[in-house]
Amino acid sequence: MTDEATLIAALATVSDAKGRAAPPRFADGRASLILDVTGLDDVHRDLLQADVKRALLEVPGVTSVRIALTAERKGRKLIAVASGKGGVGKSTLSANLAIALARGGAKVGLIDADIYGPSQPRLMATEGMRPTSLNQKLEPVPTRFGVPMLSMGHLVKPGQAIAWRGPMAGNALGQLIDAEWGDCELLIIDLPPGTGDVQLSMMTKHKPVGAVIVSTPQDLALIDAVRAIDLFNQSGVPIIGLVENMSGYECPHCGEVSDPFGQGGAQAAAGTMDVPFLGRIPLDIAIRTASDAGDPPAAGNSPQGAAFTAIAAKVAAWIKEH
Ligand SMILES: Nc1ncnc2c1ncn2[C@@H]1O[C@H](COP(=O)(O)OP(=O)(O)OP(=O)(O)O)[C@@H](O)[C@H]1O
Repeated sequence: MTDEATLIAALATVSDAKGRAAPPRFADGRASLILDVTGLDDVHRDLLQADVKRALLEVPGVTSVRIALTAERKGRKLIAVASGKGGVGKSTLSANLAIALARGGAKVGLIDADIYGPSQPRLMATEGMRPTSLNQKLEPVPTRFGVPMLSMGHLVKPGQAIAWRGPMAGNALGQLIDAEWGDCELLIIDLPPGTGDVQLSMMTKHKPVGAVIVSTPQDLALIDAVRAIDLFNQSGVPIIGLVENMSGYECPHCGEVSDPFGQGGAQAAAGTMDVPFLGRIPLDIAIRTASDAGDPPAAGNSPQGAAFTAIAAKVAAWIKEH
């Protein structure tokens, strides 16, 4: 006779089901159970489901199997990386921050929401790749840094000007955020510079848990950074902190450090505005060449990478507390 103990024994032969299957019920030839598929991608989920079904059907008396799938929807945290003006290194920081957080053990995805000038495909060496879609959702493109990503640059032809405004820009962001991110617990979002449509959509529809603001040390960049911080403040999004990029230039020949854009401006501004200062990244040709070559410094063990890793550690500590 078929009883639940026999079904549990059959289930025990499927090692991947351990800890995921609730004890099966049996009535009128039908075995039914709840299977927790949290964290599994579609392929593994289907395989597990098939294995469980096969094992239970082998039990004498079982003529059909009904499996109800559940998955804990983990609260996925969105972290915005923003700047007041363009060209200050926001994309460079986003890519390296995502990689450094992933190296620290987090499951991280990267979104290039800079729909007007997407640069993440180059930085993350995924140029020319196209995301597929599943159940009308985009599937992120894998990278060799263990950080899946999506960029508008994957959806439009290279060099094609993206002149979307208002709702279209907001919808594009929505598509990237609502993609099949699997078990990613963190999404780093590289926002376009300034305080435009995408930022607005981000605040109203996809509120991030916090924002990292990037600035160079010059006054002008800092004035714009203050504007960006204001926007987050008004929307109730906490500022994780301010990063000073292109801070101090070390001559690769003589080692002398000069400050083409000054130094310490962002730290002082952070103090004035009472936001945390996360650290500085030097102006270093090695950062530019590595980035252009799709080899972000945070993926290696260079001193340039260490600057990003230190900032990522502070961000990780902040996330842990929020
Ligand atoms: N610390 C640095 N040292 C040297 N070069 C850097 C540094 N940070 C960024 N760069 C270079 O500066 C340029 C602009 O950087 P990046 O694209 O990250 O800026 P951005 O703020 O995202 O710009 P945009 O607004 O165009 O998206 C890139 O060529 C990048 O490699």
